[in-house]
Amino acid sequence: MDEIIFDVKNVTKIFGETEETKVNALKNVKLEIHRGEFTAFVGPSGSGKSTLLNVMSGFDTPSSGHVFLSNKEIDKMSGNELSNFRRDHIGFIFQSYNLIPVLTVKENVEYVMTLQNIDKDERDRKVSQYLKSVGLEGKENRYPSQLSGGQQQRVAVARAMVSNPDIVIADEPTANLDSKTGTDLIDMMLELNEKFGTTFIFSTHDPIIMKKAKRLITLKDGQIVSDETK
Ligand SMILES: Nc1ncnc2c1ncn2[C@@H]1O[C@H](COP(=O)(O)OP(=O)(O)OP(=O)(O)O)[C@@H](O)[C@H]1O
Repeated sequence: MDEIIFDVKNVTKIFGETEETKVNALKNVKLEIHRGEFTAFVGPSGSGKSTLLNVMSGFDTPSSGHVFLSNKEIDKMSGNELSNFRRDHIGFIFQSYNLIPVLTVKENVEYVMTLQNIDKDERDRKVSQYLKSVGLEGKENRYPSQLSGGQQQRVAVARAMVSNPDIVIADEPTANLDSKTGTDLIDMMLELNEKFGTTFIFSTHDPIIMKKAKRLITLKDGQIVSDETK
């Protein structure tokens, strides 16, 4: 557990140009995420969870401070360098699944590996391995619209993990699922965390994820107010 995946150093994020519109969304946030963690960011709406994830994944730049991902300072990167680095190091899971509707399950999972110029045999091997891991063997040729919400989110988990990223970031992954489906999904991610050592960060309001997370980081008004490892 000693390798640092994310090192967030004194990050502040201010939105708005004028005094009236100014929002101090993150205030001097310091945080380390280590390989193998299963961490949830929690806190009230507007507390800064999404802003922190956006800054950590390079979708937004900090107003001050620095973000290191796998020892590389991402707040200094831009353009293709940043998008290639993000593609190779982070897997994303979104609330609304965000699968590509015109691609089959297999093609959705394979897509990032295609961009990474991984050869076909290796792609086929990894797609089978990960679809099996998420319990979707035999559904390779279906389209997202032919799957339930829970199954679509399992495809998204396989897609996020297939190229072996340093970290998987999941923003409200259970928000559109009923509680049984959500619980099964989180249990499956816990198993994958244990089996493959994949590092996960969640942003959530879901009590199921809060209960199952191994580390709970609470934000309030742009600050980390508690950091509990269970
Ligand atoms: N692009 C933006 N421009 C201006 N203010 C913003 C912007 N994005 C976020 N904010 C503000 O920053 C603060 C933190 O918002 P953020 O979306 O990070 O909260 P959150 O904890 O993720 O909330 P939720 O749980 O509702 O998703 C809020 O006051 C929000 O209004």
